[in-house]
Amino acid sequence: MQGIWTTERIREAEGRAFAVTPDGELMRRASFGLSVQIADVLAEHTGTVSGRRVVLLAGSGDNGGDALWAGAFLRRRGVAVTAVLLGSRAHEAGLAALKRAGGRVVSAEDGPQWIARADVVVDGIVGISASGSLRPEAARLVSLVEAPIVAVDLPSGVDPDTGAVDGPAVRATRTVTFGALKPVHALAPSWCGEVVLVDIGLELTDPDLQRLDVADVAAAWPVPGPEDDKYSQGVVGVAAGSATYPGAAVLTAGAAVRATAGMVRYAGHAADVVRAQWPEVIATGTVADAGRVQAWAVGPGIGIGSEGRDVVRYVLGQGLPVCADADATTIIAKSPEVLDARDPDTPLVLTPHAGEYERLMGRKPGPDRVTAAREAAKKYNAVVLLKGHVTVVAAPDGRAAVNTPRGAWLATPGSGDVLSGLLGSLLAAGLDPWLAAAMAAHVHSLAGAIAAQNAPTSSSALVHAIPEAIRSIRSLLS
Ligand SMILES: NC(=O)C1=CN([C@@H]2O[C@H](COP(=O)(O)OP(=O)(O)OC[C@H]3O[C@@H](n4cnc5c(N)ncnc54)[C@H](OP(=O)(O)O)[C@@H]3O)[C@@H](O)[C@H]2O)[C@@H](O)CC1
Ligand SMILES: [K+]
Repeated sequence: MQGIWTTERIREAEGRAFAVTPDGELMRRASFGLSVQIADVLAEHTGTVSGRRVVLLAGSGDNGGDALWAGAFLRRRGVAVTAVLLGSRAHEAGLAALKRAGGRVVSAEDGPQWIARADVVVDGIVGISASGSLRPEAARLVSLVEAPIVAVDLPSGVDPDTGAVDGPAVRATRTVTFGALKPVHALAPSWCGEVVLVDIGLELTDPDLQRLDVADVAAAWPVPGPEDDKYSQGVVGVAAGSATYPGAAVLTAGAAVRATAGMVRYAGHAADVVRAQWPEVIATGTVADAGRVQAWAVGPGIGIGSEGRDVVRYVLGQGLPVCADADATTIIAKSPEVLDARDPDTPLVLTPHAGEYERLMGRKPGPDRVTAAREAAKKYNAVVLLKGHVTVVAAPDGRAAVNTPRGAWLATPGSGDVLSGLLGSLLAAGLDPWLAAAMAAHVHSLAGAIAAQNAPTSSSALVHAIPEAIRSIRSLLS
């Protein structure tokens, strides 16, 4: 797992590190690492380092200090460095070092002409002490940049703890961060570009947020052993779709078939269509006739009328893990009494998008999506997978994971149905529901990238890409 820490926790760790390292040492480590990355971006985009032109946008704090010191290091490699000073003051030691190394220093007013000729621009405007979007002077200069931007610690204008952007902000090619990943790096991938972490010796434990590594997913993915049969690996029940809309049933059941080797049972009005598409599925008309399962995936396309409500109430009353998605989420929001059927100790996973979240919570998720997911998890005593470009998975005990996607092709109709089939099958295999949800999100986005190959895709293609996604993840283990 990759750990991610809030800026408050980073500051505490920096405070501890400051106390035991010589003055200026942390910034030296940070800015040296930064200079290596700037040189790398220069080489990548121009083929050389020496003789190239770098412009530093330097704000008034230590973020600007990092940029100025990195500029001094780059001078030693023959780079022409110009610092454009923003704000009322500049980091004194950094400014002196850059000047000593032969760097040029100009005012914001003179910035545009230097920015126009830059090979790389460095965003040292603001770091973890940022609040709000870029101020007008910085915003104007940033809007002129055509060269690749290397952001120092984080792209300025993006909220460090939520990744929210509500005005002008820097869109970086690469973000070089120090000590530990901060929420912005996982929550605002399209603003950060490639994220590089430079170790400066901070000691941090108990991350505030986590992101699954491929290795975590590979290690935890259920694999049949020699003693296993079709029952022992977990039988998943799928209650989805309707006679008019059988697609949701086919996609949800199909994802469950493709995700694990266990058996899949289907219950609902689309039994014939499901059987025709997936002959291995045992399909019946009602949840009561479905037979024994170890978990339920309920909701996609079942409708929000009284019949759907009865289905949701029935599966919640079975004492089994449930993934409640789509219409099941709306039913729970509108008729919370269906939850009375649930034994509070049995796992429940809710998978709302922003609109369903609003129905469940009576308000929009807002810019702080991690807190939003945690609050819903507490309220419903359930794991909440909040869908969005970046998916957040929160558990009632406060654990939170983020899944940073690969591209945006997954925003296609039926994609959520596939996720709920995946998730249901992992619940049936007995996985911890928070881990199951985070793993399902991970495999879902990887399957999306495989299906899309940089072009539009469909949810059917997504289902068929699941084994390839699992194979590529598991190939790490061999
Ligand atoms: N501590 C360490 O160990 C290490 C820290 N390191 C580095 O220090 C960075 C944190 O530095 P920091 O705390 O000095 O503040 P920083 O983020 O530069 O902001 C400065 C000032 O900018 C202002 N400002 C606020 N919002 C703004 C906006 N939207 N647009 C424009 N300006 C805005 C606001 O001042 P104001 O103008 O409001 O008075 C604020 O006080 C960290 O990200 C990392 O790069 C590394 O060297 C490793 C070691
Ligand atoms: K920055």
